[in-house]
Amino acid sequence: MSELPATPALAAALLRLRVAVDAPQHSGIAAPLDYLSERPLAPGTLLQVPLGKRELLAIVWDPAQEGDQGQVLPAEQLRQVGPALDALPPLNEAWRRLLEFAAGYYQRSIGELALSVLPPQLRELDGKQLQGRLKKLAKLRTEADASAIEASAVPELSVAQAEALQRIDTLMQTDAAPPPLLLYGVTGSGKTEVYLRAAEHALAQGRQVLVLVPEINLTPQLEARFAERFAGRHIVSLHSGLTPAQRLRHWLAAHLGEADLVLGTRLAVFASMPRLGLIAVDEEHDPSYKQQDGARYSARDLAVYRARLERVPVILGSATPSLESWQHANAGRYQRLALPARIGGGAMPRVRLFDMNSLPRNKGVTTAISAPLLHALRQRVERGEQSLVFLNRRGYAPVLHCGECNWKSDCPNCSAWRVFHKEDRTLRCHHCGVAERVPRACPSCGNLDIAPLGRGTERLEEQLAEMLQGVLRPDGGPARVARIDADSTKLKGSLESQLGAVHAGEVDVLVGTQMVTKGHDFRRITLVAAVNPDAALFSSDFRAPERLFSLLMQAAGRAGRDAAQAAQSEMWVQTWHPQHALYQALLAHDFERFAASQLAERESAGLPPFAHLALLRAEARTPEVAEAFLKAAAEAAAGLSTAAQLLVYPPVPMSMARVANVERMQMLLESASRPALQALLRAWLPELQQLKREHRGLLRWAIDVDPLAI
Ligand SMILES: Nc1ncnc2c1ncn2[C@@H]1O[C@H](COP(=O)(O)OP(=O)(O)OP(=O)(O)O)[C@@H](O)[C@H]1O
Ligand SMILES: [Zn+2]
Repeated sequence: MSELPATPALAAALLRLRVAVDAPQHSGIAAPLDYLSERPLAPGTLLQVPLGKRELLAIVWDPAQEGDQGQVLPAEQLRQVGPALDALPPLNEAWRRLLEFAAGYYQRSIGELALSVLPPQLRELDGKQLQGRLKKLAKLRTEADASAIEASAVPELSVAQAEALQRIDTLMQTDAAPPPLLLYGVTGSGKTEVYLRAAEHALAQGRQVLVLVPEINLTPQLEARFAERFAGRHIVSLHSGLTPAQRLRHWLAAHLGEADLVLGTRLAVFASMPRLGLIAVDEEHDPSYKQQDGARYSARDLAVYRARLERVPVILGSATPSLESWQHANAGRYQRLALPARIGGGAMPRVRLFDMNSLPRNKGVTTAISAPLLHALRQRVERGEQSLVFLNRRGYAPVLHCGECNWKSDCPNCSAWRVFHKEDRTLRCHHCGVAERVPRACPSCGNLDIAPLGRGTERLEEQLAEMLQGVLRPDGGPARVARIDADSTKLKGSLESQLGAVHAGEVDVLVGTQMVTKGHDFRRITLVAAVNPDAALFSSDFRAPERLFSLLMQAAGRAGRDAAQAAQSEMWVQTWHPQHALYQALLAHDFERFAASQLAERESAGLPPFAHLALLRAEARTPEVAEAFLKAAAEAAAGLSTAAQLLVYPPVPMSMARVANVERMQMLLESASRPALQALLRAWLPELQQLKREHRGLLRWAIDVDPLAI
């Protein structure tokens, strides 16, 4: 039935449908394809269609508009659609416009992007199976209603919170598309409470609410908070940690309009929500909102686009907004709502910069934890308070080294060291995953005395436990040191239980990576220490200072969240550059000063948000092949009429030049005009597809629009 229709007469009698199919970018199929159908199907309907030799899940798209390019094939050359999954309501107009925009903006095919953001299990179900799932869902729902928990008490809003909510309410009433709201509130100022209240109002109006968080590990916590507040409401999460069955179930609940609240990570920005009334993006500055492969979309930016499209308010919350959003607010395009103080009037932790240059220069003095910091940690333990020691590097040591022949544990496949993990005695590459047992002797000269160089969280945990030996808590027990990072939380549920132990006060000193510095509402921490954050100061990436500053402000925000203890809370930074402007701004908790100075630098250097960037990345077995492709691409760009307002930089190796034996190069495009850059990319894409065919040996190429790291 999905064959070519037998005769032209028969073909002419059938309806022509445009269908978005999951064709990869390099196939050159960017727009939906024409198919024939015996009956009309509404745009947004899921269905099966033949493509090549396969039958694929696809989506009925809108009829072609005037001015759409693409050749129109005669009906007798078209194939017929397969069965439709019409137990499911079609994906609505707003959803299709969002996908269309995202695909265009990030230079992907519509079908590829649209199908990639739907739950994978949908592809495996036929109409009957889908009906089964829907029935099961209805049954689950009645059961859930019966087990509703009691709603928690609602705190009285602070003056600033009430003002913010007032503004959001006003915008919720308006018919025009409201401007995006930048909720700029220091850590612990009650931003989440504002999302909760705004959500409550949207729900009361019969709308659905979408809340985005940067990290999976923050979803359970937020889910619990929302579940407590909105007992009896249907709340679902959407993130990559769900099983395929869960993901389908949650997605269906959102799509059918049954879930009132959808909480999720970046992919949730594409959740189909027919009654959407409000979007909140928590920690809007966080880099994990940017997808790093496939369609490299920014969920934060798409949330803003989606809100405008659906004329609903979007709240972007942060203590350290992205410079993009900050600049939008400065220019009046976003409305800024400020929560300048912590709830309960608690002070921000006092920042102490420890000058590492003041350490005695003799051998044996450890740079891990300086004596004054150790003293401060000890005091906390003795008073029964908690500390958080933050180091953004997991493993025991970043490299193993032989003092005789200078061998280092490099990765055979990548331009990176293999990290020494002591717990399981392996050398592991964090880029390609290659792992082997730690050698007993130097593989190069046989020296038995090979030693770890530098420090990761595993080693820091060990050193802290040693240093705090004999230090007693008020109840007489010994100091308890624990670690939370990607290694300690590999098992399902282990993160929850480890965080639970911290919240329950069963840990005195917590060592962790940035995983623990974000979002958590720790109530007993009074000291946060960053032991080695300097590296980012001298990165070639222009966004590194912005990232470091927000990371440190976030980390500082974990201390003194209980107003009763805020006065004695501290943030320690061990640094070799205490005079650096970034640390001086941190000292004063002065995001605004930091943002102003960074924006001034960006403006004079012609960098975002004052210019718009795109990267063309190329991967090949040799750097020469990658470079040749990029150079040809640059020439092709120069030949396009749209290239006028554009700067194309020479190709350079990526900062990690080789990963898993693949050489990676990139080329930066810059323009003062976003539309000019977009126009160029659109015209360039077919040329790149052509060039790929000419450059044998090129493995992959990709365009990254608004790249985060360069
Ligand atoms: N109006 C209020 N009255 C009393 N307590 C409040 C109020 N608003 C928030 N809180 C409490 O204050 C604490 C901090 O609030 P919240 O977590 O919302 O802050 P936040 O700004 O989101 O913090 P962060 O940016 O650090 O994640 C929470 O324990 C919250 O329950
Ligand atoms: Zn490797």
